[in-house]
Amino acid sequence: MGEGLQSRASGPRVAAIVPAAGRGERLGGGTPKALRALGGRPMLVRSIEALRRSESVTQIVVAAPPTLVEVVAQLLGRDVRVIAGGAERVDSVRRALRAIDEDVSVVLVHDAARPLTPPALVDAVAAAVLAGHPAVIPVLGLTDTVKEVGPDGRVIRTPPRDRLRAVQTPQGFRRDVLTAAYALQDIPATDDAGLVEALGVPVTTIPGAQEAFKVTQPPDLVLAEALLARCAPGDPRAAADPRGGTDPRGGTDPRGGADVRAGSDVRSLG
Ligand SMILES: Nc1ccn([C@@H]2O[C@H](COP(=O)(O)OP(=O)(O)OP(=O)(O)O)[C@@H](O)[C@H]2O)c(=O)n1
Ligand SMILES: C[C@](O)(CO)[C@H](O)COP(=O)(O)O
Repeated sequence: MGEGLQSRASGPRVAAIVPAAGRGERLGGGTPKALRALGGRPMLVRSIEALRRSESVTQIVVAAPPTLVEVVAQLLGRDVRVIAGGAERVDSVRRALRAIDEDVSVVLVHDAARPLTPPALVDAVAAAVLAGHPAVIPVLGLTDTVKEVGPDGRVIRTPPRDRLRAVQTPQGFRRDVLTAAYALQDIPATDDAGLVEALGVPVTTIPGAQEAFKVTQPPDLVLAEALLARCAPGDPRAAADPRGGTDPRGGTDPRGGADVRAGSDVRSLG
């Protein structure tokens, strides 16, 4: 386990922005996706734990659903800054970027929806930026063939698969580069690196991790639950004890348990 965020004062400051304000419409279920339970703990709590257990992250800023800022702040504890997210993911990240400390030089952007991301991947991305790459993204090769398809449903072309990659988070950036990218307006991009590419800044890839997959649709949640169930007892990722939850610091976590819902008292969950 990494040391506490506050005590990592020496060396470069690395902030992690966690966009968590999405509705989770593709997953369904009513509760905002970041607060859906996975192995007895909210998905967002698991994603934050990966950042806390990394060696490199010194500050965490979460963009929460606007009506749940207080609930999420109580859930995550005082070492995490929680702000209201925006209508789209880019709006949430842009707002969070304004909330990071002045002395931060590297910014990671990490989806709340990737709860099983290994802390080592967080550190690998941060290390690559600190080594001098202005923008770094974790990627995996594809197993399916990908086609470009027109609005009429007809195939336009088949890009060579060996040059395609699926992109994960955390994505890491020099702070000035990400700030400049987010100052651009009306750039269609589905990830943060897409905005940086529009600036003309090179983006470097490093190997991603299978476990860092994004929980987007119902089968993803089933897979995540199954992977957690296979974690050895004592592994901080293990499914929470149904009596109250597994605290990665070794105690009982009253924040474990069911999905968090708007208006619920976080302290009573578990
Ligand atoms: N307005 C938004 C939309 C998304 N996100 C966050 O961006 C990440 C990736 O988004 P995605 O997986 O698409 O989540 P949702 O937007 O919740 O999913 P959906 O599109 O199915 O509603 C998630 O952690 C999500 O909470 C955000 O902070 N603010
Ligand atoms: C940022 C991202 O997770 C990289 O793969 C992805 O593009 C987010 O897309 P979503 O549609 O917001 O889930």
